[in-house]
Amino acid sequence: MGKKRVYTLARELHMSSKQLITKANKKGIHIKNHMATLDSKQESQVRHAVKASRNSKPANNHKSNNHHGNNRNNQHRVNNHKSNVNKSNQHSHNGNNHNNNHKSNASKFVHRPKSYSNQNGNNNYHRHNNKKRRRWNRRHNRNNNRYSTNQRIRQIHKHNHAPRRKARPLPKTLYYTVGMNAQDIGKILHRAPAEIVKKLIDLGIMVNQNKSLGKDTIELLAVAYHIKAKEKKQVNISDIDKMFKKEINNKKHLVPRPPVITIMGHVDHGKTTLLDYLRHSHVAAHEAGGITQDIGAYQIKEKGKTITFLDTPGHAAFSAMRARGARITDLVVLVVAADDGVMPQTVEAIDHAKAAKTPIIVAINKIDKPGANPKKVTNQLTRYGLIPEKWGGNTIFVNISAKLGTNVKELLDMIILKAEVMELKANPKQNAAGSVIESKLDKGKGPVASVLVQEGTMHIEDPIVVGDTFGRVRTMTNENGKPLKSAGPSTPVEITGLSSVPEAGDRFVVFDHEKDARAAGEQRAEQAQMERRKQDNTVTLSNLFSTMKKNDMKKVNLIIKADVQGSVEAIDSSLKDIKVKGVLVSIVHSGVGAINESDVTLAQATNAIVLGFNVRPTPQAKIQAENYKVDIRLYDVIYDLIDEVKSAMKGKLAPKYKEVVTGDADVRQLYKASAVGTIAGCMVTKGYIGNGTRIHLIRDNKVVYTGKLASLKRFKNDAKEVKQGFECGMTIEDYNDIKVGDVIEAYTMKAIPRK
Ligand SMILES: Nc1nc2c(ncn2[C@@H]2O[C@H](COP(=O)(O)OP(=O)(O)OP(=O)(O)O)[C@@H](O)[C@H]2O)c(=O)[nH]1
Repeated sequence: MGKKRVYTLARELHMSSKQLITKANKKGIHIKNHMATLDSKQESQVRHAVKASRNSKPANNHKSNNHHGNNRNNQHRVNNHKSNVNKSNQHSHNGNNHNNNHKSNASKFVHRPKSYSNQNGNNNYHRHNNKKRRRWNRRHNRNNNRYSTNQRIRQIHKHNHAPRRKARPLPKTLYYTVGMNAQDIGKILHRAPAEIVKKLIDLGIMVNQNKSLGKDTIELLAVAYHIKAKEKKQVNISDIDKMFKKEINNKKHLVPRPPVITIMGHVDHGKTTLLDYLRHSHVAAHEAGGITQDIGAYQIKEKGKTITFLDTPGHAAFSAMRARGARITDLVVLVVAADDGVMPQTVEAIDHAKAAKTPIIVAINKIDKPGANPKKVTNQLTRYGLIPEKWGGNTIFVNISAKLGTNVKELLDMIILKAEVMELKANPKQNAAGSVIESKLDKGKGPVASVLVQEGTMHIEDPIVVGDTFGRVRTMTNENGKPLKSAGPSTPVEITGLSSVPEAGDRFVVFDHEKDARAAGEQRAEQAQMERRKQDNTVTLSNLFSTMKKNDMKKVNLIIKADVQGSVEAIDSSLKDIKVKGVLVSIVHSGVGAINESDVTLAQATNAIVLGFNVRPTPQAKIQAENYKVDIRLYDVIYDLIDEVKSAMKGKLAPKYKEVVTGDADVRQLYKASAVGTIAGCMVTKGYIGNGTRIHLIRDNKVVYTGKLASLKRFKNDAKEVKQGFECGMTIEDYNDIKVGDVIEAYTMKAIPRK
């Protein structure tokens, strides 16, 4: 007891241990280091010494510390800040203060230099110190000290509750356009965008200030503000198709444009070789497996005229474009190998081109081959309505060898001639509009789209809406990867800068302002989502009659696929024989083989129903048909097929199916068997239960499960049927959670003919 460490005492006295030791040593009290202990006598001696030194005149201190006029004491500790402050003031008096630590120490403490008037009556000194104090205050932002804490609290309170500037009154009606965002609406309502956002969030609509708002949202907002809402009458910027038509129909400044050609035909008939020859490059040699991989688009020059070629990987892509309303091809060059003749995909190509009302030029290829028989091929093609001019028809036929280049020039001449007859024109001076040929997500570049400019001229930095997405044209390159600044009508280019990947066949339109492009893009994305949900526009056999009536349909489009050509022909002619007043049956495409994706896209493009006889859709076609709600009907009796189509056209729709209950059984006991799961011991209380029947499991008058019986047994034997009043054991397929007291209701599906 009574012993104290040096550093503890130093702290109590607000000084460093070193200072304390120096002072003590001066008074003859020997202290070794700051860890030394002092007894009570030593402690009181040290305290005395320190007190005495503090009571001595400042001049003394001054002297002791600052005789050299060069105090570089950077070591001030937190504990001795008081003496530091004093010291610094004293030093500054000396006009030579280098105490850099002062600032940091002072900022940690609230002590301010005190007035020295009590120490020195000198006016100058006083004024100097006041100046110093003001500087201190300024530097340390301590002017608040002029106020007491209470004063400051009152000030804050006053500030918070200061009467706000009165908000400007709301307009009586909110005149809006769809696609406005919270900022736009805030301006109209004289409210901060943040307030609008908050209001929307309160309404359960999560948005930010920049998000374009739909009609419903804006009207809801108006209701929340107790004001009316009225949509401003103006062109709906989201309606790309309308804009596209407007641009297309813009007849001002029309100038001739290059024709856009699609090369179509059966696999290996020489599409790529022809294109390759035209470009004098070697695309075919580089292609993986020799099969065309991408939709390429290329331009070539012949006799000073430009021709744009699209090389499609298949007819499905062509129809997919058409399905989205894109009419990008002016002419189809149908390549048919002279040694192979008309093949299924040749027919498919003809049907796709016809459905798109695109003229066809036939190129009979590989005439250099030994087995080539162009005449035979021409003959075959006449069956599909392609009759050469010299035989009295109006289709241009050219016999070529893509490999050797034989007659390729003639083919080009014919293309140019046909294009001239078609008077293809466009206005390069308007905003660009066109279609997507191909698109992908590139790791480095982001969404990339190959587009065909059909109208106007596209420029770098153009704000653009493509399908359901939007962006700014960041980069633009031609088919050889050369950067372009602008691209006129019929020019294929690859662009980047879109916010997401569009689809082949999507249309694009350039806008004047990015804001409008964004609003239109966002709105179209919303619309697309809604449409995907609805999908009620497609014709099915069951809605055929009502759709025909509703849309005043004069034609029923059908696609027929069958196992053998004989069946195709039989179905084809029988269907054409159906006579329903004012309605025509149109077979868009018929062929042998499974229902494939190409059939589904063609059906989608032409709003056709697919009829399959003894064939099934491929898994991909099935998925696609489900996605696009294309109606695929499968038959194994020709008569049924014809009859159903006839009935549907006459409004005698396909029968509806109805559940017919055959019997009920009460679950009385349960047995668990590891092999089969839960066996329900039942009593048939009504009707009969058939083996493998469809059932509803009913608990408390609610259907808890719908499925099928997995087994039905009487004692240990399988039963075909168990009648009312008999006991039986049942298991349900994929279901074990049966409970005593449940009712198993057996039913069948019965066709109910429609009236
Ligand atoms: N002898 C001869 N061979 C040709 C001619 N045109 C194409 N070929 C050959 O036929 C094969 C198929 O040609 P491609 O150009 O790849 O056929 P494609 O129609 O583009 O085929 P896909 O891309 O698979 O649809 C290649 O081996 C070509 O060399 C021709 O005029 N004469």
